[in-house]
Amino acid sequence: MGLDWSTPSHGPIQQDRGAISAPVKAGLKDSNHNSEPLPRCILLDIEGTTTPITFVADVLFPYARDNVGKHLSATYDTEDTQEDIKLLRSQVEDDLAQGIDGAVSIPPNDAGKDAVIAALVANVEAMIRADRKITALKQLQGHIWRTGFQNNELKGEFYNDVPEALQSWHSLGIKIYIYSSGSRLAQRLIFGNTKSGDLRKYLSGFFDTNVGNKRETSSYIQISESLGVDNPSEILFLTDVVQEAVAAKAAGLKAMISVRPGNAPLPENHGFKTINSFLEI
Ligand SMILES: CSCCC(=O)C(=O)COP(=O)(O)O
Ligand SMILES: [Mg+2]
Repeated sequence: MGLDWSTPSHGPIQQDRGAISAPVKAGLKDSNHNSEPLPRCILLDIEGTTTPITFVADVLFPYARDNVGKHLSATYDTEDTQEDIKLLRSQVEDDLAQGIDGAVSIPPNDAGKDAVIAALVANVEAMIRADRKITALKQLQGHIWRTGFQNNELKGEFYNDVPEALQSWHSLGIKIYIYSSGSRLAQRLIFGNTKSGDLRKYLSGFFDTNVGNKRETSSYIQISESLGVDNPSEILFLTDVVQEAVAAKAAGLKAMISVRPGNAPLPENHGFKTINSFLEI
């Protein structure tokens, strides 16, 4: 299967391709096998793309929910946790102003640690239940998961084709980046601790909601500017969410939809190429 490019590649991509001498692995096709060029960069979503939704929904989120109180209590005075609390306070103020379901007011610090933590836990539980992709929640979750990965209670889960594809793309000189709602810390933890070892060696960078929401075109413009490509079409974005693909396409990126077991059904006529495995690229 070839990539569905509509724009020609530019100099740096051709130079990368020219440097390839090893046999093409993992189903990847270079310009000798396929009239369409390989991308210069591949930008990957995590949940539903590299990693089963069930791992996030049934392992990571419950771990964060079950440990939030304990984590906040044990780390209350640390810089990370005080920063997390500041972000959560600000998010909850906005949520209360907008009447978001489950938001409860957080008392001031002089009400005491226990009262503050109880309100934080109630808010965080509601945010996790609603699967909100907000920086305040994602940053805290990353800090909670860090303990789980350090204790070997958590291990990153990936579809079988992912390590092989990452290795092949990397060996072809394609730069691989991650863009997930999960924090950059969480991304590094997941890719750094897998049954296939540390996959971070194949990755060139990580982006999270600090560049913006994944359904906003401006986020992809910011990412392509950060990557320094001549043309955003040199970046291929893989995701399971059509609205994310639409936003990336509007920023000039190429986009394909990852179809994995357990993903949400896709709307009809979404117009994007779909893949069931990274080895199809
Ligand atoms: C960094 S792994 C944790 C995933 C997560 O928290 C999440 O919300 C998944 O979002 P994605 O953008 O990867 O679909
Ligand atoms: Mg996803």
